[in-house]
Amino acid sequence: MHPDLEEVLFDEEQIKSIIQTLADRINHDYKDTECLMLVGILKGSFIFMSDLVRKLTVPVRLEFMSVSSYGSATTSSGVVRIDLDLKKPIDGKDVLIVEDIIDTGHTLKYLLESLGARKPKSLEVTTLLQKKEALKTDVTVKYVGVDIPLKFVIGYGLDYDERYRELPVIGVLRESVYKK
Ligand SMILES: Oc1ncnc2cn[nH]c12
Ligand SMILES: [Mg+2]
Repeated sequence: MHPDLEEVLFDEEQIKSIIQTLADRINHDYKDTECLMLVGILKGSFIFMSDLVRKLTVPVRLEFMSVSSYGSATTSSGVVRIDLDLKKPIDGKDVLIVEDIIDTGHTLKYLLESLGARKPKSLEVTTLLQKKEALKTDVTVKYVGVDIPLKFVIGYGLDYDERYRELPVIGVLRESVYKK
């Protein structure tokens, strides 16, 4: 186990199972879609999106966005800026935002307002992880992989200060790493 991990919450097999359950639901719900546009929110969603999309049986298009949310490295304040926007219109499309983790929900609320204004046929969200008790907004996420406790997690795309994204598991970061 990585020395900066306090505990592993989900190992590779558990992550695979969570993703398959999400894919089964999405495949069922979008079975009649002409094309499902997945919008991955970089950087954190890149591994989740890669594994999820390969379990989908519906026609998909892959797009990416990047946003900056302002606050400390372990919390977000709610101020959001779009750094990388979609290159193509989404009007009339079935759109599914793909996130790694929903914490306060500020970033997601901003994304839903921004993409919702572009008149998609449908707009839903899937997130691998959600910290239900941390939610500070009224966003609803239709496809949640798993709810987690109020701990700072890393791995499988999730970072602290751009580190640990490469870890194959999802675990809790030792406080000693960020409370020096
Ligand atoms: O626990 C967490 N780990 C990594 N990134 C984020 C963002 N919000 N919450 C996080
Ligand atoms: Mg994210």
